[in-house]
Amino acid sequence: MTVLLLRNSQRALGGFSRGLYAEKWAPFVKELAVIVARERNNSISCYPVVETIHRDNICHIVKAPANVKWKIRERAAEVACRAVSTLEGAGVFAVELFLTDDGQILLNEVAPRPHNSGHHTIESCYTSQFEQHLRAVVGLPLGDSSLKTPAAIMYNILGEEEGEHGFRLAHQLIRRALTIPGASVHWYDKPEMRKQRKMGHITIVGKSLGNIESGLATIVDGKRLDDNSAVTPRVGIIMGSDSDLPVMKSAAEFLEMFDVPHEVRIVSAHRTPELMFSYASSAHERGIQVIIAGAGGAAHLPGMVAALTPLPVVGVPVRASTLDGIDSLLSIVQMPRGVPVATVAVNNATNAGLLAVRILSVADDNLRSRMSQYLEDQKEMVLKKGDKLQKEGWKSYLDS
Ligand SMILES: Nc1cncn1[C@@H]1O[C@H](COP(=O)(O)O)[C@@H](O)[C@H]1O
Repeated sequence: MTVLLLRNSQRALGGFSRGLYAEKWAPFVKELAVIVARERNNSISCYPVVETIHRDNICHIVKAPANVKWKIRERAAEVACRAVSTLEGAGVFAVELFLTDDGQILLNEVAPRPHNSGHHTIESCYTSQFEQHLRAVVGLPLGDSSLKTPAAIMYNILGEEEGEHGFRLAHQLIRRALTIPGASVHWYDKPEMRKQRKMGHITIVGKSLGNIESGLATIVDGKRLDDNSAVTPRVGIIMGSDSDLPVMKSAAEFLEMFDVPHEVRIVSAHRTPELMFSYASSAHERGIQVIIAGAGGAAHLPGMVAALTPLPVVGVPVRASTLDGIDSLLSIVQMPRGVPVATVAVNNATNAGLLAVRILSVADDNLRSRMSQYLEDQKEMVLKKGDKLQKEGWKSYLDS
């Protein structure tokens, strides 16, 4: 009966050949979007998959990259590219997608133009969606569409109130945005302020989404950013007990020497397993880039943390009161394949700090050159000592 009705109404409307389409409610858990650029010769370049968050059906926040599993990102990019390749025309296309509970990607809409979900690319990508659009349309080679910053958030400035009062509120927001590192304000200079109207946008770029989100909260909630909260720790030093601190402090001292922001916490795999779970699984979202974990005895902390985080973990075997630290060393170093822990010597938290600096320096020129300087200084110090020993002889060297 239903089928018959549908068929009749389809016929009455002129049939599918006229371009009819049917819609149904999609039970999505997140909305994703992808800007896809297409050259005149049909080759395609895909921007990173972003998450779009809507308020009253208006795009409010865009997070780049989308905080979803890698497989989901791959699937979303593939659906977006396939959708655009079935269309004609050169330029950028915005593909809006739904992510369902069971990990399916559904195609929602394709807009054949630069789009609000791609505004972040002005600051966050090597080629903005606007430049890419022009390149594609006039037949120039496409630019690099990848992110040049680890993460970005775009926040639409929507009219809160009509008229003057609305302008004042928007300007207060902009004022706060100007105090946030990595934030850029785009004001569209529209003559009239209306509720829910897009009046401009703010893009914040930074080291991680978690890091940027705290900046955004400051802009939106109006809380002042104090100096302590402005510095996001890059290294997390954790240890099973405060009795490990006299050993673990060396890691903190060396990070301090290299001006690497870090935090120090007590987290025990056995005494506070829930805390260990939440610390390890959320560390990367807070902007932590390396974890140094020290423990003694049945030292399961570094290994368990490595199992819960994609970040590099450096393990420090702490010498406990018995067995001379061999127990800690073996507990940390003998990890199963697939879950690595970079284990340093027993009680050698200094090397853990230095290794963390070296890991960070891969993408940080300044740190790398400071590390080279440290090696030079170390060499000079040893050579000086060698000279002194040779000049003075070992007996007076020991006495001095
Ligand atoms: N393995 C382990 C799990 N929770 C704490 N520890 C370790 O137990 C040792 C002794 O801890 P405490 O001094 O608190 O008894 C410390 O080295 C600490 O890392």
